[in-house]
Amino acid sequence: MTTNGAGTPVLDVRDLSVRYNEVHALDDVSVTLAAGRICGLIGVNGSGKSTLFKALMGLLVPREGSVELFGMTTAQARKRGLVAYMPQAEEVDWTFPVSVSDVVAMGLYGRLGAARRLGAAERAAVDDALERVGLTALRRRQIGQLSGGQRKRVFIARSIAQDARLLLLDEPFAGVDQASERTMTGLLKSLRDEGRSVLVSTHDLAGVPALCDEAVLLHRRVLAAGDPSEVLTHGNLARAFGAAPPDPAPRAPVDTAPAAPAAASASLSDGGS
Ligand SMILES: Nc1ncnc2c1ncn2[C@@H]1O[C@H](COP(=O)(O)OP(=O)(O)OP(=O)(O)O)[C@@H](O)[C@H]1O
Repeated sequence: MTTNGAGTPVLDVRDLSVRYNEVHALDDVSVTLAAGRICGLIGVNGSGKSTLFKALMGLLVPREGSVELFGMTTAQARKRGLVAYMPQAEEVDWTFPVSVSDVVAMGLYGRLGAARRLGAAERAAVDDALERVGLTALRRRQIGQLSGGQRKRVFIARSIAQDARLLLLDEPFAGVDQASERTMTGLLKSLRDEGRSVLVSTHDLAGVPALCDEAVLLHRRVLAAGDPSEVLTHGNLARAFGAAPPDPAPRAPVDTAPAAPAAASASLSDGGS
């Protein structure tokens, strides 16, 4: 939990609790993140990482606690295009009949009128974003026809086109080979160096020090937060990974009222903004 400097944190989560019926997915979670920082969100399966992302995006209504992004509500931050969200790959409908550049252009929908017609500036923003993630040659390809790493880069390109200041990335390295992981790590660091912030969940503990300025170890509660070298200690990792994960109860309808469409459809339809 660091703010690393003065000013309003880009992310300020306080005392957040989320339950799915009897399952306590998050208890009393507080996390802050300053501008220009990459924070790794680390925890075993079922420790609440995806739930935290969904609560940050307003896709779940917390039972208790608050979320502020850039000093405003999630809805206000999304309306301004300040935040972009990459859900886990299995939550996305990859058969959706859209091309790579269509998905990247979705990052601009918040700025366009109802007709969503791209002008020259928007087309240039899409081109630049595709170029930056190295997908220019694949721009006309249907998104299901991409490799795992390329799919992740489409979402990052969308957030670049959107000019999002906060990227929420749920397991961007899952199913990605080492070369692609290195490319994405470099890309995320260059976005960080432009003053953007990234909250990224990952199972790749070895990659955390190279990527992250700070880390949060989650196990329904925040077990440790701060500098990766202080968070990823033997003792903390034993507490997070040595203990059994929270009861993997069968997925049931949530009692936390969904405040927006499910992540899968939201992820492709609204550009996360
Ligand atoms: N829709 C749901 N209904 C009921 N329980 C749920 C639901 N979604 C998640 N859970 C439960 O909430 C807890 C946290 O799940 P969550 O998906 O947030 O964990 P995670 O850390 O993202 O896991 P993974 O690394 O496997 O993606 C788990 O116990 C999970 O079984």
